[in-house]
Amino acid sequence: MSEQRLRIAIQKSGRLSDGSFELLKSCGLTISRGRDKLYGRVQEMPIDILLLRDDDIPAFVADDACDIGIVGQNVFEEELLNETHEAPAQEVMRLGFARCRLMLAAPKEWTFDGASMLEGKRIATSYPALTRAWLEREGVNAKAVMMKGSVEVAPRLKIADAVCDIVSTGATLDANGLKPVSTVFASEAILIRNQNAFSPEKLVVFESLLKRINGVLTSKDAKYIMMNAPRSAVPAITEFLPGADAPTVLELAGNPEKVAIHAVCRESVFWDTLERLKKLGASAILVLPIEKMMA
Ligand SMILES: Nc1ncnc2c1ncn2[C@@H]1O[C@H](COP(=O)(O)OP(=O)(O)OP(=O)(O)O)[C@@H](O)[C@H]1O
Ligand SMILES: O=P(O)(O)OC[C@H]1O[C@H](OP(=O)(O)OP(=O)(O)O)[C@H](O)[C@@H]1O
Ligand SMILES: [Mg+2]
Repeated sequence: MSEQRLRIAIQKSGRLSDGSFELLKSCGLTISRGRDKLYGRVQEMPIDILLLRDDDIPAFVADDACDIGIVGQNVFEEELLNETHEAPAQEVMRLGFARCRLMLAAPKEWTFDGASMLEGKRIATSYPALTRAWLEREGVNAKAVMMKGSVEVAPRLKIADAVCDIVSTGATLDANGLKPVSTVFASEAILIRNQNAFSPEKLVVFESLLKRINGVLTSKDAKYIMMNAPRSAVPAITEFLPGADAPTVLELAGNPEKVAIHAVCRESVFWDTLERLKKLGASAILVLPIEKMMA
């Protein structure tokens, strides 16, 4: 690995890895993986990829072993609360995938009527610092018991009374006879960076990558929408279009009373959006995906 190449830490395999690879791919990067599968090289830009366990990513970035990384906010905040680094990594931006919640969950048979029910109880978790911070905020005296995995089985094994674990659909909790009772921390994937200034060569690559990531994120829900409408309907349609800047309005050939309206909508366009546009007088409505966007 060269000192001049930007080093990115991403999860080797797990809930973050598909989203991380997809994001880099959408930024136009092709990653060729080394034979050991722990290292990848980007062909289009001077970027190296390190494939790690997600828990190691904040420390690798803080220690300058990598310049930037993609990790869950939950893991990042836990590391910050543990204060293991004098100069920890910094959050750069949210990436909009791997959305989940760190939740307090209790056996289904409990009638949960507030955090005070946890007084004196044992709570199994892989996130003891976030759990303790929440207990402190709630003014509850309970013990966070560290477990690295299979946290949901702890109450059944009588290792703990309740758990504080990652929830997405809630299926894992349900399968283990537990129910979510309170959200401790809402999380999604984030981009983090080392605190030190990058070399001029790395800075160019980093800034170019950030622009591309921003472009990918803004174009994700964006659509290009085209329709015809009576000229008199333009103000109402313009006001209604979701997340659109001023649209382009073009007169239709041979019909000065009718126009074509073209606009970029930055928010989702649903079927009921189209139905509403029709009611406002629009016809021949086309909604097209946007592949790339840069301000
Ligand atoms: N069910 C889920 N839905 C969405 N995001 C999730 C889900 N579970 C976890 N995540 C997010 O993805 C991150 C990685 O989760 P994963 O289960 O792959 O971790 P892990 O088993 O600790 O992986 P590793 O082997 O890299 O240590 C979590 O820290 C969280 O931010
Ligand atoms: O609410 P749900 O949709 O059920 O998702 C929550 C589960 O997902 C994650 O585990 P994962 O399935 O990634 O396996 P792991 O325990 O091996 O990390 C997390 O640790 C929870 O156990
Ligand atoms: Mg992990």
